[in-house]
Amino acid sequence: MSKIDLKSMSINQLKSLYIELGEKTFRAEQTFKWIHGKMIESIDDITVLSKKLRDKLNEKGKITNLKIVKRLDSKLDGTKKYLFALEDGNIIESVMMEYQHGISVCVSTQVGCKMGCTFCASTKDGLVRNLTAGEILDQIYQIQKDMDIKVSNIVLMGSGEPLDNYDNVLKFLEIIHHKHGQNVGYRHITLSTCGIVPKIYELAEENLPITLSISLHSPFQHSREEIMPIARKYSIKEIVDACKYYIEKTNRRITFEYTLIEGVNDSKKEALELSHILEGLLCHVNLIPLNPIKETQLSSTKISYVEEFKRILEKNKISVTVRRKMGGDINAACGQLRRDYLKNE
Ligand SMILES: C[S@@+](CC[C@H](N)C(=O)[O-])C[C@H]1O[C@@H](n2cnc3c(N)ncnc32)[C@H](O)[C@@H]1O
Ligand code: SF4
Repeated sequence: MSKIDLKSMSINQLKSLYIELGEKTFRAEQTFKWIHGKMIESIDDITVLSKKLRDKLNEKGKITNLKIVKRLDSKLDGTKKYLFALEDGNIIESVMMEYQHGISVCVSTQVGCKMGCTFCASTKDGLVRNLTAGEILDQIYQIQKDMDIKVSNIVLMGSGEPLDNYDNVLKFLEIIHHKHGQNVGYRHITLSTCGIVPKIYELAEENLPITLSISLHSPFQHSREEIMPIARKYSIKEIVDACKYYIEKTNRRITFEYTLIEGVNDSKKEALELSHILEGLLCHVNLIPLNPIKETQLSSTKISYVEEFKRILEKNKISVTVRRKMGGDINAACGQLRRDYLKNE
């Protein structure tokens, strides 16, 4: 029988485990503090527990750890890209970025992705599997230990679709926010989705004050369908309605990600229609010049067009910024580093 991963367990789940083992439940909080507060890597390191109890735990459980396979350091701005090996040999990537207001980490939520967006390297080999809560958490723990830093902001914008791995992502959010763990405020966490409408409603019911970010990329149904196959399942209107509900429930401003692709979604017509569909919505738009990938011919919108697109949104009273490019010298697009590594190995 395979062992259970203690890193993926909430305090309540650890309590149930201790009851099952015939032990006192206060051990659950101690165990949680050592795994998520101190970020220890093996059951034997939880020295607050007796040797006998650790042996008993070792029979049932384990602690999942990622291994750093590679780290690329930007000489421009301190951005670091990590390739991690999971225990089953799969490879994932994460990014650490330094900002004035703190350190931000972009984590992956799946190995690959099944959504098939044309411009995204993460999906080119499809979905391999979901990450467990422990594997999402450990991207942050390993980076903190490697760099001797404390992460202040987390974005779920690495490879994978977080709402396609809903339960594990929710468990991740609970644990990373917990006061006995890393205690990261929900307001410092952003979850980005391609727009899985029923899950947006479900997330709204959780009423967590995280920032929800929607990858929109086109205000027109037909052209969105061309670049994001998921659009065939959920229309833009359904997404906007779900966003309205989310705002009503959580009182949080929504972010819309808009990757600008030359000749595809970057004309004045698109900027005007985007302004129209977002009119009156509590939201912010992030414009992201495409980071071209080898697998497609798509290229990035010229910066003067990006500025023009921004001006049109501003004129229509839409709050907007152009996402600053981080780590320009190591800036493989999301999922590209992993693909290149797998090809060369
Ligand atoms: C990799 S996705 C992960 C989260 C989620 N699956 C989503 O689509 O929002 C995070 C963001 O990166 C963007 N992205 C993916 N490939 C890109 C590329 N080549 N250039 C610029 N942005 C890209 C996506 O559109 C999305 O807004
Ligand atoms: S952009 Fe997001 S949803 Fe689309 S393929 Fe990439 S990771 Fe998946």
